[in-house]
Amino acid sequence: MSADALRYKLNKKLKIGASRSNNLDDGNKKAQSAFGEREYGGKNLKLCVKDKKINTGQEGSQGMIDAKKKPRPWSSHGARKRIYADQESSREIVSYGNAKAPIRKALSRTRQNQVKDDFVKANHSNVSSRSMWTSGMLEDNTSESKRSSCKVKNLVKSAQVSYAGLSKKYDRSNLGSSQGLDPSEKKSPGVSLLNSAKKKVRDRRSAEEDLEASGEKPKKRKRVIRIDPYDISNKRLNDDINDDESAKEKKKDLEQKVDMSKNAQFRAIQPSPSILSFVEDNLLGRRRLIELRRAGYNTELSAPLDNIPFSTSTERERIEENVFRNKLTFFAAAKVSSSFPPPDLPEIAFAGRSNVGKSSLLNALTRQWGVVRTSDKPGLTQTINFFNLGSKLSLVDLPGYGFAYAKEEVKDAWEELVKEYVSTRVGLKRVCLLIDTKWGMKPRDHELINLMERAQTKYQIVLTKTDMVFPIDLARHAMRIEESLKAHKSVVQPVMMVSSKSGAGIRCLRTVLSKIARFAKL
Ligand SMILES: Nc1nc2c(ncn2[C@@H]2O[C@H](COP(=O)(O)OP(=O)(O)OP(=O)(O)O)[C@@H](O)[C@H]2O)c(=O)[nH]1
Ligand SMILES: [Mg+2]
Repeated sequence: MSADALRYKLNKKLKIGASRSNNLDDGNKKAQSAFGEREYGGKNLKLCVKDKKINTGQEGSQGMIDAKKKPRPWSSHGARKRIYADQESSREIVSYGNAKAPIRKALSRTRQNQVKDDFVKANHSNVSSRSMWTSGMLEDNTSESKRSSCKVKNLVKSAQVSYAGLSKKYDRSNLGSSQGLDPSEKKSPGVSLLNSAKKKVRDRRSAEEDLEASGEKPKKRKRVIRIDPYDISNKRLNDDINDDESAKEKKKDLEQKVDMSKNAQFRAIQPSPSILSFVEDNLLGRRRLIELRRAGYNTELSAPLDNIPFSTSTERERIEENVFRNKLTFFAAAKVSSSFPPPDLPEIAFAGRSNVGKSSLLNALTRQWGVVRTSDKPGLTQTINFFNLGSKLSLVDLPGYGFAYAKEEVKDAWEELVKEYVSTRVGLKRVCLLIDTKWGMKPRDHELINLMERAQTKYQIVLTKTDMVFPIDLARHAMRIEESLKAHKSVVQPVMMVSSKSGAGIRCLRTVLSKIARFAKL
């Protein structure tokens, strides 16, 4: 073939390439319109073909380079063949050598179809499209061929960019890609939220398990009720405080129940008629002043019930009571047994707990207020004090035991001294054991009683401060003590009841004790 013929053929082919590029442009437009909307995986996805951002078209250019390197295929009739990238594998060769108009149309259609296929392949295989034709034929030295090749290259680039952009867009939105994308981003936002919530629950459980494994129990949240402190209708300000208060109330209720049962037992006591008559005759117990006035007593006096006209008592009683009309004089105080005075006179001792009214009773009996000191404060009398009542009787004021404002060692010393005195004292004719009517007998009282029983010391129970309780209760107290001491041998009955304040029962006690003086005389 001559050179002119070859040049002619080349020019012709270049013209075909140019016209084909126009066709391709049309085909692209058609493809865009045809594939503007397409469904993928059941999801409506809009594929915008015009979107030309993102891809740099590296793969496309690589494809072009590859195509350059490869040897150009030739058709059977000697014309060079144009090979499409995706056709390379199948080796399907399309010849353009002697192409006519209908054939060219068919070719353009096939290219359009190829473009379609490339769209699909690019999106499904996630590989950048290689559906471009190799530009081997266009690499010619002529300027026309260069221009046309440039056109074709631009078209190819645009197609690559559009495919890459589409694929990338699709990858991001739906399918995701394996190229460095976060797996969580592949999923829908609803699923990711659910997973994050599940993860939080899992983390909390694992933390609790760790705490249990380490032995620390997870702290339970306390239910705290906050109430307006200025709202007086709401009493519960704090659960903890309320719990403490309820516990205290329950404890109080229990204690009250026990006390009530004790009270019930006490009220069940039936005093003997002798005790009841004794209480009534001497106006013992808590009495109203009007009651005392109606009985003929002068309530203006300090101890009205002791100021009874002599006419009301018998002659014998008057003689006996005269013993206590003698002058009361203090003559000895002892802190230890070695300092006890010699027993010249018969002695009557007054023992009992601190503040029970021992010193007050001595004053009431002798009507000589101020000789023996008294005090509201327990523990005033700290030594054994000896008083002479004339030349007929000796009265002894003992320190009290039990609670007192003094050191423990000192109190122990008093107690030991009292025990020694009541158990060893020669000339001791009677111990008046004073019991506070309000409190009754206490263990230390029983202790002293047992000691006196062992020492065979005569003792008599004297209930003091009887003006503090009701007459019936006083009778019950007396009855209970009498019952409890029935088996005792050294006890002297009856139980005496006095009030140093009102003077009730004082005269009777004088009568009982003056007999000792008389016997002592004998
Ligand atoms: N209401 C009333 N109070 C009394 C009676 N006897 C004594 N008191 C009061 O009881 C308090 C104690 O009296 P004291 O005579 O000092 O008692 P005590 O047993 O000698 O006390 P100590 O010396 O500490 O052991 C004083 O405040 C007296 O006024 C009484 O019969 N009735
Ligand atoms: Mg005293």
